[in-house]
Amino acid sequence: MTSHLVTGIAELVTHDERFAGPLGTVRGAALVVEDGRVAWVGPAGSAPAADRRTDVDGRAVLPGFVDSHTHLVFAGDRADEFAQRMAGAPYTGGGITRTVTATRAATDDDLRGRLGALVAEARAQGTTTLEVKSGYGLDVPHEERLLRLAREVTPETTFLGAHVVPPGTDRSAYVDLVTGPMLAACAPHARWADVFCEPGSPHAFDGDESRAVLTAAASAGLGLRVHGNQLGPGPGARLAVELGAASLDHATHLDDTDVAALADAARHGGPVVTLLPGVELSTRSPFPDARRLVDAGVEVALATDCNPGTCFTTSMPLMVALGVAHLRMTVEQAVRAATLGGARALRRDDVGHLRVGARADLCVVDAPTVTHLAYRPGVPLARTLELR
Ligand SMILES: N=CN[C@@H](CCC(=O)O)C(=O)O
Ligand SMILES: [Zn+2]
Repeated sequence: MTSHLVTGIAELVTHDERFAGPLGTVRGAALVVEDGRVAWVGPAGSAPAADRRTDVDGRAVLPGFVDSHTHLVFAGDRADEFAQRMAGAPYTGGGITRTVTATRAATDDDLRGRLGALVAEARAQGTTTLEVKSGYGLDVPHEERLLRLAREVTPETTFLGAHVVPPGTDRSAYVDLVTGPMLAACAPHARWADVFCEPGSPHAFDGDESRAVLTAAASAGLGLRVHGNQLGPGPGARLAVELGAASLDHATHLDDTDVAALADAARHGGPVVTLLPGVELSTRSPFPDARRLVDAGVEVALATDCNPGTCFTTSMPLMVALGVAHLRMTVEQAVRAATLGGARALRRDDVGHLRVGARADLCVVDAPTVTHLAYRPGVPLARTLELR
């Protein structure tokens, strides 16, 4: 077995409580990787010998980003819709069906090529774990196809047949389809199920419909995630708590009752709240208050939500910068949310940290501290560190 020593790390974020501060930081650090796992981590002066060595020359290193919410399998482009929003049009979810039409018309190879390019783009910016949802098929063969393709790039696949009700379809017949034949076809390719719970949108699902979708998915053995409280107040947060979802995502509009319920659930492993500030950026919506959740004891994740409608970016460093600039997060809170928070949202204990035994997923920053991720927004400082 070959061991690999990484040296010259000016600042190393480990999330290991043996080390300093809220991020378990080691300055002047080294790290040893064996067989794809972290085998040793600590001050460079006490590092053991290894077969190979990579010197990062005074840069910061942190766990690879965990992007726990994306919609990366799609075809088409909705730049026109974005431009209209920037001119004042609201986001309602109606554009989703344009992407469904383009996606259904694409071949497997088209979709595979686009997906691969987006995964490569994310990886080039330091993302090493990605969740990918379906939701642009909305019938049995197309939803199943999108999950099959997503499974080629990640084990973290999410069935989102309940993204919107296809136009011209009876709502209750569609919920029956999603909870029946579509779920049966998709469950073998999915780890998770999700629903766009937004009673204020004519396209999405209300509380009762969402409960039916999630309950059926749980019975089929899938873990649960909820798109909730994005466009306005609603039952998403309370439903995520009630049904033991791993994550409530968006959470742009939470009232005090929602926060209290999430805080109470957090004491026994309740939902992580996954904030998606690229969506607020790209829909001109008010940013949620992450500090309110963190102060209440809720675990927060940051993710991109990369999709052609509300946020077409794969950049986790941008999410860290937005978290700090607009969600009232400290740098440490944003870095944690983009790494450990994302891992917890996916219920993964092998990624999102660099304690001994973790996957050796490393992100290197072309700067001496991880603070530079937020301090120098928009500058491509972060990349995945490949050890050869
Ligand atoms: N809100 C629901 N779904 C996506 C948007 C999808 C789209 O507009 O194409 C989201 O997470 O923002
Ligand atoms: Zn989403």
